[in-house]
Amino acid sequence: MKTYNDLASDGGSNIVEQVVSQQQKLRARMDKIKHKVCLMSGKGGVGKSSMTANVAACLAERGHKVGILDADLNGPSVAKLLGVSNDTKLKVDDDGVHPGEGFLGIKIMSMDMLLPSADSPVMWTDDQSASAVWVSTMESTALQELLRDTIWGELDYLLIDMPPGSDRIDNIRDLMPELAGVVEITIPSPISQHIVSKSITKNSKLKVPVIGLVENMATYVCPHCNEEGALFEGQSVEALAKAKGIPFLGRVPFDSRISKESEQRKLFFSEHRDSTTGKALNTIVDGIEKFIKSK
Ligand SMILES: Nc1ncnc2c1ncn2[C@@H]1O[C@H](COP(=O)(O)OP(=O)(O)OP(=O)(O)O)[C@@H](O)[C@H]1O
Repeated sequence: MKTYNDLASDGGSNIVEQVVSQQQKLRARMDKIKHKVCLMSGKGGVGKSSMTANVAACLAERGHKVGILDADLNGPSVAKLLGVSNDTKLKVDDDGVHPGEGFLGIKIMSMDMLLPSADSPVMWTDDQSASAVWVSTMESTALQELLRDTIWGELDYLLIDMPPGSDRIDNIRDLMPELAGVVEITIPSPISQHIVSKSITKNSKLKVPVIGLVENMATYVCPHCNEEGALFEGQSVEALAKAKGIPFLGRVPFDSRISKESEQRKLFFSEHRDSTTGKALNTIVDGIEKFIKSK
């Protein structure tokens, strides 16, 4: 049984020391990574993971050491895009867990790699009555562990593929106050622009730098007549960037090869860097690097 003195302190578990040591470990890991960049939107399905994987490929081809943290804990997909499957054997040692290594040596850590099988969902508990607050706390803890316990090593860039919604950015910013900034992604549809607009406003309020706005699935090139046309109705995304006072990083057309080749576990950018879409991705990475160099 605990004595009064145990209870008055921390019960003998050295909780304070444990927390301090975990914070120091996280800091030591993060200090070896030069630039941390989140790719986010607020809206789901607009191409965050596809953009993260292809921006990573472009940065790696430019000679940078790149890692990706899949912060989409409940719908992880970016590891698969990089060719790191769920059955990859993770190497664990006293210092932590070694990340998976995808195309072009891109390091990746994702919940997907920790699930028992490829079709296992992420279930935080079997308890049906678990509160949303409890689940959210579990998610924050998991995010911290993925960052802290992964042996990232020295990296030039850590890209963070954010989940839909704007709530996790608070978490990320607390874990890495030195975050270089966020790249916001939207498709041209009015509803997507409406949501991304809120995400940009939130980031400004939190004083999280916004590197710029990307318009994904901007146009569609007809494979038959080669004519380029709008895919969605809506106000120009460039105008939204201007209204928000943030840089417009560029527009990526709808290109069916992006999803086709992802499924075949090849990275689109490396296969098609000279295509219209490949060049558009290059322009976006130019914008990201310009922002980083200006800091
Ligand atoms: N420019 C594009 N052209 C064609 N298909 C695209 C393009 N961008 C993304 N896609 C496809 O759209 C689908 C959604 O993309 P993706 O998974 O990258 O979005 P997401 O924003 O990460 O989604 P979520 O966060 O909701 O999981 C995927 O099938 C992807 O291959």
